[in-house]
Amino acid sequence: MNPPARAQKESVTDFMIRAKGLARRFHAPGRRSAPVDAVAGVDITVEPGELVGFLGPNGAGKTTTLRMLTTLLRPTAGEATVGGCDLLKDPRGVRRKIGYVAQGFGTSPESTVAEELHMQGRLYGLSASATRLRAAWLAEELELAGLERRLTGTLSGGQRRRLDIAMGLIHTPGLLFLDEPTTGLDPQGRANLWNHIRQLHAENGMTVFLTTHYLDEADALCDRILVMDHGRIIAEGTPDSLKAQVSGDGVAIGVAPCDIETTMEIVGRIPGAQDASASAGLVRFRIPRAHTALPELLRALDAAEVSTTSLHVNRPNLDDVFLSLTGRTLRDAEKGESVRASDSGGAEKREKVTADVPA
Ligand SMILES: Nc1ncnc2c1ncn2[C@@H]1O[C@H](COP(=O)(O)OP(=O)(O)OP(=O)(O)O)[C@@H](O)[C@H]1O
Repeated sequence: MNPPARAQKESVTDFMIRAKGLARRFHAPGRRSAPVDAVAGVDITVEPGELVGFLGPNGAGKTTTLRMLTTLLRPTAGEATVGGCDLLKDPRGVRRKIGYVAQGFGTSPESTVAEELHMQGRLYGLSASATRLRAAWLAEELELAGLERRLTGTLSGGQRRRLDIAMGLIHTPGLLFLDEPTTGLDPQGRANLWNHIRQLHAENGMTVFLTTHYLDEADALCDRILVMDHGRIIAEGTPDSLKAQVSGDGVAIGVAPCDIETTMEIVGRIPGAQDASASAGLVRFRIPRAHTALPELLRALDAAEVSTTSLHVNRPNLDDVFLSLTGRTLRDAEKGESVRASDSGGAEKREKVTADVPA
């Protein structure tokens, strides 16, 4: 085997997703609007069996990346293989290998659960009996058993999300894409869906690639996280390794307004304390191993006759990671969300990937 052929074979078999320089520029309608680089050249590798989260604020480029990787949107630059198939040369092959659950609900409210699953199975070329078997297994797995005759419009939000996932899995793909799977669900519905995703991943060894702007979701669910902002991947790693990049624990001390200045001075003298700031009667700073540094600080505050009204210590979370990488919190980033320059009328909210959809 010659070296180039071997290199190609390795890249195809070792990775579920391998993207290089993937980019998408939108030319928004309107004579004066500048083009939008929704995805500005990203490299992504995902190995079989990983559960990877794509985390970023609204407008970061997560959905656009997902739509490219699922063949729904043509990249303006870059290349990728997904499920071992070339995204541009073999989009049909990609579609056979993947399941895709878009944002919003992908079902018709007038159809029953059984009809939706049946139609999806047939679209993927499964025989009627194979579809029935698979649908029954998925209904069991995703807590939909007993709901087969219900109109999908009468299902709860969580049930409809689980039906969307069942439809994405009807053809037994090795790779499942989920776009913001728990948006719109209440806390109980979210926790329930997380359990189902974990279970499908653990029991079937399925590779899962999901987008989210919920920090807790990425933290609780994902083996590895890619952090995206302004169309670029700005960090990647396990939740723990990302948090370890943030130097120190966060401390917030409540003091009377007249003591803020003294407290800031004392904090400034504590070795290792950094990023000190004061607002709303709280002095905040970061410090490595807060539990060993705090007794000294409290003694110093006591000696200066500063009485503390509250004390909170937080281990770094993914929002601290985002803050340290971008200088703003994820929530602030979402407030500054850019407006979609051209809206496709919500059509993509109901889009599906099936083996026979034209490229
Ligand atoms: N069809 C389009 N035409 C023009 N601009 C677009 C189009 N689709 C997306 N964009 C822009 O591309 C950028 C990335 O959008 P995208 O939907 O990929 O972000 P996202 O991270 O998925 O956000 P969200 O979490 O809100 O879904 C945004 O600035 C958006 O306005």
